[in-house]
Amino acid sequence: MALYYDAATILSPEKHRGSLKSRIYGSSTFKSNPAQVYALICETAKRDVFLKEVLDHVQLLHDEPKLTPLLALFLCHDHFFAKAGIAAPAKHPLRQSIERHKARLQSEFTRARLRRKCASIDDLKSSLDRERATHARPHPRWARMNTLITRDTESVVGSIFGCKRKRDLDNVLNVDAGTVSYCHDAHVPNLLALSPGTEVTKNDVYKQGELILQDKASCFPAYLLLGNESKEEAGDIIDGCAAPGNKTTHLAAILSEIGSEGKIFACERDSTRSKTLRVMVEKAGAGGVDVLAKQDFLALDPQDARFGRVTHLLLDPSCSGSGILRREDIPKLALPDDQRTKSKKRKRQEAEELVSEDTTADAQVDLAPTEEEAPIPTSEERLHKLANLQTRIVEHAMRFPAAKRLTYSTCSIHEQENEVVVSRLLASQVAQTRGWTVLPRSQQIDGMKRWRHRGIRNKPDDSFDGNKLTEEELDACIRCNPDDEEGTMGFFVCAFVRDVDAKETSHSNGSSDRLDENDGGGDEEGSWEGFD
Ligand SMILES: C[S@@+](CC[C@H](N)C(=O)[O-])C[C@H]1O[C@@H](n2cnc3c(N)ncnc32)[C@H](O)[C@@H]1O
Repeated sequence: MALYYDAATILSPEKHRGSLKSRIYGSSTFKSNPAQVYALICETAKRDVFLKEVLDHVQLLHDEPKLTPLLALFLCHDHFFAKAGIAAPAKHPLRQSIERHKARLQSEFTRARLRRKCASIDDLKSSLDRERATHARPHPRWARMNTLITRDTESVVGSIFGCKRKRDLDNVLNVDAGTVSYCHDAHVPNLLALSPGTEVTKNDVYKQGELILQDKASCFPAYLLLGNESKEEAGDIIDGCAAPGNKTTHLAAILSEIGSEGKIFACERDSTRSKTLRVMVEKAGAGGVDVLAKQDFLALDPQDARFGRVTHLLLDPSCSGSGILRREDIPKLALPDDQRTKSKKRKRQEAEELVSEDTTADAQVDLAPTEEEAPIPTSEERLHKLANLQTRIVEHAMRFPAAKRLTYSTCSIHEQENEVVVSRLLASQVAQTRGWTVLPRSQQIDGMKRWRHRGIRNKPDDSFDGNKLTEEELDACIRCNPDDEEGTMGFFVCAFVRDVDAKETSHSNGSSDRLDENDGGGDEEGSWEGFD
């Protein structure tokens, strides 16, 4: 029955991005009624944990090899909760795959209901609604005022959105549903927190590039890199992994605010994303940006005369994306366990179902470019390969002759891609020879100094890949957690600095430079380099 297949397709991250409604109503290939698909997904999301419990007890997937976990969840939802039951003819194989197990399903359903002390189906529905409400933490919509185009924040937000200014984030998050309000962020200048779900992309201020949708965490790198640099200190800048360009345009705005005439080289390897980068740079009015399209940063020659004045670099390479928030309206369903023998293709399909989500809460992909793709569960081996690539990219940045400050960032929550990479970088030959160290918290721009969440150490520091950072170095690292009261995505950033006047040493400990040749640069790594 098309309804169930269409609903499952909608939650696949492979071809579809954007809000739930835009995915459904924007699809030309669906056979079913969009309103029904939308209702099925939303209603199933309210009861997924309960339905998974029932399906796992019955072990339905074991007996029904043709059902995927998602299909089983949708069908079971309608079997129990839809007035007319499963929307398919009585003889349809999908409907039969559930109704064959009617008696067992019913008895597990009743047990699960009684475990929740619900006397009736209506009681059960209310109880599941309450359960869901306690788990959902609202996230603001973060929007950066693009000072390249406008500096009049109050008039843009006040008059165009017609919304009320609040004292702080708590006040913005706790307004009545449907009321739009905003506050200025306490850490990053020109950043606004708008009430969850505020529609921005249809507004002229967004269309004209005055307002850029960008998670608060994603504003940290450019601010940390340039926020407390003077016009004299900032020369040219390289953004090594730039598309779609949120951080590039932020860099351009800060450069212009400090009165620098330095130029920005925005380097992007992927051809489609290079086009997006160009569009974003133009829309943001970032005139001083030179887009290096389809350019691998690792292939840039640091000795090239073009880069002789590059003093600052921002490195935001591909990562596991484990800190990416789901869009609030794209549900991540709790799926029934599937213990069947899995073919490679099937494993992949299920991995996709597991992560059937879009990217950051502020990523209205149909209109606004996203920084990252949806995350996929990442094995230790994958993380290791990503960390190798991330390390190589920053090591390459450390080789630019006039470079004196750089930032390394990821939207990952894994220590292996974050503190461990910083630790490896500090131990690398290029860092030691050229005198790169981390920028201590005490020397960071005020907003970053005040940010409470700093580097962590969970992994043993005596392992090959250990996190060997000192307490001071950990304190120099900045973390954002996806599930706390700050309302950001999961993120990590660390700034490195070097004294350009100090003499280079010939020190060599042969650490990660050697390691990368053998371990990080192989073919396999090229086949999967994480999320962008
Ligand atoms: C996390 S995204 C960057 C997001 C971007 N900084 C922003 O704020 O909008 C990583 C980007 O780096 C690009 N990339 C990865 N490795 C690269 C390399 N070696 N050279 C150039 N670009 C690279 C990817 O194609 C992807 O577009």
